[in-house]
Amino acid sequence: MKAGPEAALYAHYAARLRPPPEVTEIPEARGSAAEVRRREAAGLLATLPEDAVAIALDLGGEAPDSEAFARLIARAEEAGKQPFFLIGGAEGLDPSVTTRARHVIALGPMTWPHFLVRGMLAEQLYRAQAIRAGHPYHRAWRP
Ligand SMILES: C[S@@+](CC[C@H](N)C(=O)[O-])C[C@H]1O[C@@H](n2cnc3c(N)ncnc32)[C@H](O)[C@@H]1O
Repeated sequence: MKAGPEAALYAHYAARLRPPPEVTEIPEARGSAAEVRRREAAGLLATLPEDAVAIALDLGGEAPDSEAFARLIARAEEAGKQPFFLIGGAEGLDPSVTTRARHVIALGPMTWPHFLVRGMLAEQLYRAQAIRAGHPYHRAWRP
């Protein structure tokens, strides 16, 4: 990701996460949309350890609220696993990625650019951390 507002957004929240997140970027593939998805999927899946808890970010996924997202992360970590989040490129994620993922999550029904999704995900991870710590960053008040 080039320096710019999206990188700054991600860095702002990533700096607050414990343990600090690691990012692996897959080179943008070329070809038809389906080829791009397949090639990028091969790159994404190759980054995953065999027993990884993979969580795909995809418009076709479920949209948990922040508390449910925090519980999902907590379950993975309590099982001794750091979750791996998979974000697609401009053509989206190949079905082989969403099939491999243990959870497929949508950040609502609107389509966002993947660089923004990285920052939005980091914010939700920080919120999940705050929820689990009882930190007032997350001001839950709705019944
Ligand atoms: C520009 S979007 C790809 C759009 C593609 N046409 C599709 O339908 O997936 C790039 C990536 O950002 C992520 N993304 C974008 N909007 C999202 C949303 N509302 N919820 C979850 N992930 C999203 C997904 O990982 C997606 O593959």
